Amino acid sequence: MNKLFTKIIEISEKPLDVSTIVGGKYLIIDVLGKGSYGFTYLVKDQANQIFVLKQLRKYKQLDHAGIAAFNREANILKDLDHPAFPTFYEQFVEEQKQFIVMEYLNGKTYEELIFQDKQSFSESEAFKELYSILLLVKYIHEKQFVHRDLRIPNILKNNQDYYIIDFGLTRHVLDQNNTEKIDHLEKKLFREVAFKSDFYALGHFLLFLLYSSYVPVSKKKMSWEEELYITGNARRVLRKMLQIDDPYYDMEHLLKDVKKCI
Ligand SMILES: Nc1ncnc2c1ncn2[C@@H]1O[C@H](COP(=O)(O)OP(=O)(O)OP(=O)(O)O)[C@@H](O)[C@H]1O
Repeated sequence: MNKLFTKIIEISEKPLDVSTIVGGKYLIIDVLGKGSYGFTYLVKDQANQIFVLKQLRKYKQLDHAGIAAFNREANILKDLDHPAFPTFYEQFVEEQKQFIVMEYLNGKTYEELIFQDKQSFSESEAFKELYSILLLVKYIHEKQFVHRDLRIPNILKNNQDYYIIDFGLTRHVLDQNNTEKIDHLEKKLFREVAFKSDFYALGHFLLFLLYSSYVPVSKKKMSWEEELYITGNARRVLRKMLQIDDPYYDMEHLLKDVKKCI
C-alpha cells in the first residue's frame, strides 16, 4: 500500500468523542490512550459497569497484518485466565471499525507511580516489586507466551495487587509467523519471541525503580553501573537480565536470584 496514503489516514484519524455510544451499549467516558495500533477508551454500560474498549486504527485495518494482530490480542486475552490480566468480554465490528471489550483493572501504572506520585523504591523494595511481577510473568510463560512489551506504562499496581496489560505484541513461542526478516529486527530491539526478551524488558523496569531513589551527584552522563549505588548481587542480576552477561533462560533461576536481593 502507498506509504504516504497510509500516513495521511494515520494522522487524520481521531479517536471517537466522549459520550459516543458504541456497540449499542458502551458509553465512552474517557480516552485512555492513542497508540500506533489503536485507541483505548474507558466506557460504561447501562448497568454502570466500567470496561476498557480498544479500537483498531483505520490504517492498521487496511492491511491484513493489523487485523490479524488485533484478533491475536483478543485470543490471547481469552487464553489467559488469571485476575492479574484483563478478562476478555467481547469483540465486534461497527461501522467498519473493529472493537475489543475487556475488563478494566483498577490500579496505577508504574509510570504514574514514579513520575506523578514521585514514589521511590529502595533496592530491596524494587526487587520485591520485581519478584511479584515475575510470578505473573511466570504464568504467561507457562502458557507459552512472551509478552514483549513489559514497560512501566503496562504494569499496574493497587495496594498489593499487580496487573499486566497490553498484550498487543504478545506472541506464542512457537508462532510460525515469525519470519526471519522480522526476527532480525526484533533481535536488535531485544524483542525476539523468547522468554529472555521479557527478562530484558523487566531489567529496564527494575532500572526505573532503582533510579526512583537516585540522587544525582554529578552532571556527567554515566552508565547505570557507574551511577547507581547497588549491591554486587543486584548488579549481577541486572547484567544478566539486560543480556550484558550470559542471559537468564529460565524463570526459576531468575526468581531464585531475585529473592536473594530482597
Ligand atoms: N485493561 C485495562 N485496565 C486498566 N487500564 C487500562 C487497561 N488497558 C489500558 N489501560 C490504560 O490505558 C492506557 C493505554 O492503553 P494501551 O497501553 O492499551 O494503549 P496505548 O498506550 O495507547 O498503546 P501502545 O502502548 O500500544 O502504544 C494504559 O497505559 C493504561 O493506563
